[in-house]
Amino acid sequence: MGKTIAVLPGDGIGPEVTSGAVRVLETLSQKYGHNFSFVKGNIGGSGYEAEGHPLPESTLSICKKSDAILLGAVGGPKYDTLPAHLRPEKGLLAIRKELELFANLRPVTAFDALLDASPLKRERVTDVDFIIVRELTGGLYFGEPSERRGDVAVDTLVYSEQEIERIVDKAFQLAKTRKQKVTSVDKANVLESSKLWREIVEKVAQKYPEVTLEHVLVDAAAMKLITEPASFDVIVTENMFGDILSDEASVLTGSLGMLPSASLREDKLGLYEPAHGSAPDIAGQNKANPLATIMSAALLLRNSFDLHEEASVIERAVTDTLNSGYHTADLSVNGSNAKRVGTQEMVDQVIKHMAKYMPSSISK
Ligand SMILES: NC(=O)C1=CN([C@@H]2O[C@H](COP(=O)(O)OP(=O)(O)OC[C@H]3O[C@@H](n4cnc5c(N)ncnc54)[C@H](O)[C@@H]3O)[C@@H](O)[C@H]2O)C=CC1
Ligand SMILES: CC(C)CC(=O)C(=O)O
Ligand SMILES: [Mg+2]
Repeated sequence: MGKTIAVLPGDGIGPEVTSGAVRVLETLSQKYGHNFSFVKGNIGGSGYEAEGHPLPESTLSICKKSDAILLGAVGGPKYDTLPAHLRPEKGLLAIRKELELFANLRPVTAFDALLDASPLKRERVTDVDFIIVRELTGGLYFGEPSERRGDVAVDTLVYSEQEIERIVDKAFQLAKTRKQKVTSVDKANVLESSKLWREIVEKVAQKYPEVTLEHVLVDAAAMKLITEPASFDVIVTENMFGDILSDEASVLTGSLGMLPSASLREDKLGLYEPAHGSAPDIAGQNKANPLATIMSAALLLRNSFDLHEEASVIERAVTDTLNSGYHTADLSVNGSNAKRVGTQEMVDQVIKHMAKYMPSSISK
């Protein structure tokens, strides 16, 4: 199968983690006889430095011609003094909006080998397996006006019925294939946009009588993620709440470096990126955990290419790598087989463990 993957490394640890995921994808492409080609594009601060804009036209064009997009992360202190419209983060928001990637899926899954790496007691995280469905192209990050007025600053939170309905429907569809439970998170006791959100959730829920629905206010949801994380199945929420809650949820798995994500729209094109940022504090030091990006590559194979076997080769190899004691510095793993390694050694281990699940010669 000939497929083109746009690779947008971005800033900070972005190039380190995407190069690892590309090595994983190249290995699968060779072993299964797929013909993946990789086309690089600039985004974020490196987009600004190379082409004068955090989302250069050339990058958008590469992405539109590709079958899927793999992205690292953007941002860093050296770009803090740029004017607002040239900030790296604007490039990321712009690509999501331009490509209408409205559904951001962030699976949160406990790994046996990391149960003690979580700050919570192991019995509390053992059964954690939920997915955050975050609305990605509306809400506070996109509302206009967003500006300074003298000593006042304004941001605007807007949601239309149609924007809410399509993301909520996505969440119910997913719940049907999982544990049949949706938790809708809002702030309907205060925000008008959340009142509309709740009305639309109730309307969509009527189409899915087999799915149990609960509404939880966002502040209580933040608490319940810690006190009863295993009670969740599908959490659906608006853009900023999902952004914040997913970083919190990542800690249940042991580290922010463990949380992959898929940003999807109605057709097969998707953008796949770790949930974390550019981690300037560890950039360029071979310390970053590459697993969130490698697991994002698995989501790419599943969602954009329907390559479920190949995706599960990655997922099983990640589990085996962790079970063998290999971990990067962000994961506090103890025990007699614990081996702390750098980014590229971690990628090597995943590729090594993939070997036993792949055909030994080209099969297709
Ligand atoms: N999707 C994106 O591109 C995002 C970009 N950012 C940008 O990233 C920059 C840094 O933001 P922060 O608030 O520091 O968030 P961050 O997610 O980059 O880092 C938070 C903490 O987690 C650690 N960390 C993150 N990913 C890791 C990994 N793969 N392995 C090991 N440790 C990891 C970092 O070292 C840091 O201590 C900012 O410019 C921010 O705007 C932030 C979040 C998402
Ligand atoms: C530019 C930010 C909204 C990126 C971010 O924090 C995220 O998508 O998780
Ligand atoms: Mg975030």
